[in-house]
Amino acid sequence: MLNQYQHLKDNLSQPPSFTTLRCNTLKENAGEILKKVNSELTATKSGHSFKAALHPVLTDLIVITNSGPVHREPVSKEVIVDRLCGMAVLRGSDVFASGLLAMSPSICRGDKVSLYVDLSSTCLRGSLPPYEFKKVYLGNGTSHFNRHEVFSSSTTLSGIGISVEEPLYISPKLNNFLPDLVFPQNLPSCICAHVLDPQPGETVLDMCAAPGGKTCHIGTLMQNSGVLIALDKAKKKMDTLKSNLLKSGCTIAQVYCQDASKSVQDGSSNVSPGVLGSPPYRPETFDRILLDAPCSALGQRPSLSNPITMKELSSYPPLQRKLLIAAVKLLKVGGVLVYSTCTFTSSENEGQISWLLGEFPNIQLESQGKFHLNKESDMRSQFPGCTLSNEQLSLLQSFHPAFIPPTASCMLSPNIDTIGFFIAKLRKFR
Ligand SMILES: C[S@@+](CC[C@H](N)C(=O)[O-])C[C@H]1O[C@@H](n2cnc3c(N)ncnc32)[C@H](O)[C@@H]1O
Repeated sequence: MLNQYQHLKDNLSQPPSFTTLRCNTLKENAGEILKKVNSELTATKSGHSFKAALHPVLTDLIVITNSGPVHREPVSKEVIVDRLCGMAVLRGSDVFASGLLAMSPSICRGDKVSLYVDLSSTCLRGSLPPYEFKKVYLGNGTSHFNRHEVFSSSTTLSGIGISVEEPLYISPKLNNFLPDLVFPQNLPSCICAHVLDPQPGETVLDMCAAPGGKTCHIGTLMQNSGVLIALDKAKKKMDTLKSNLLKSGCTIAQVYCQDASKSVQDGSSNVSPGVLGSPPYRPETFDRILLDAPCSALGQRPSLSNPITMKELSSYPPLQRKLLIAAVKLLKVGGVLVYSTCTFTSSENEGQISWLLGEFPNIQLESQGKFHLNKESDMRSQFPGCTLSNEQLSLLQSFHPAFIPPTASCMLSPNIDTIGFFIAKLRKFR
């Protein structure tokens, strides 16, 4: 048990061994995009050679093999970044000026520096050593600014603050990397739209859409034909959602800032059928619905620490149930609902499906067909309270960090070495 926990912790703290890019097939076919990706990877003077190939099943997904960890020697000048920035650095990003939390007093433009992440989230912007908080080393890079420019400047600096030439994990830098042609997307996220299988001409709802990775993918698979409604409750995410849709060339999406659990019309509303503007919508409006639910996101990798509280953790299942109830109402008879999360708690995954099937006898699980890529964690031993049969469990696709084999013992597969994720495909029968 302790070994399994350690294994889970180790896997969570490391980035996946693969970078995955979804091709925008609205703009060009995947084979042509792969050629451009390969020549772009060769052109970058990183000194590393990367191997990019199309995924054999997800034919719009490019898989690039990363490497690491590499041993690096820290230098004396230190730069501190926050947790999210640290996660991005471990996945190959440079540090943007806005992400700089603290720098050693003597740092000048062009200096070699060592990067650290503040695990305690207590480092104040511009603070000086000695630091009391726990920090973790991320690699070395070059500063693009003098320290005083970063913290005493009256204007907010933009652009790269530290270019990371000596990262612990070697992966391609994706800042502004063929922005119209590829979208960096974790492999399980790319599976969602394929499992949903939206068809041109259909009426499709993405209930929790921002920042829009899956909405763009759905619009692409619909070949920009039909109706695609994208809802998200967070007002501050609307601009990113709209700009991602614009960049991808998806022209059919209608975006609304809306609590999706309140997107079903009640009996007294009187909107003519066929007119599909802003929410709420009549029951049984949509052919397909994606509910990529707000969740505890425990599957995100690399995760150096997790500040989630028990209160927050327990707030997700009730919210997910409200969204599931709305989804079932909005779905046409015969329609498909895909429920997904990027976490691995059974209360947000198998437990929710078990509850849903008990609550709505007209909903049934369905096979994910050739897109059921990860069978590693199928048939997990039943957990208390789960009423799903083994057959039902085998229809669920879970990507669980505890099931990633140790690197040394085997060739890792991009289908297994991913972020933690969960996908269920359901159909409404009456
Ligand atoms: C996992 S993220 C969605 C990611 C998105 N599907 C993508 O692929 O880019 C969950 C989203 O749910 C949104 N959200 C949370 N509660 C919501 C609600 N009641 N109604 C609609 N959206 C909600 C959050 O703002 C967040 O953007």
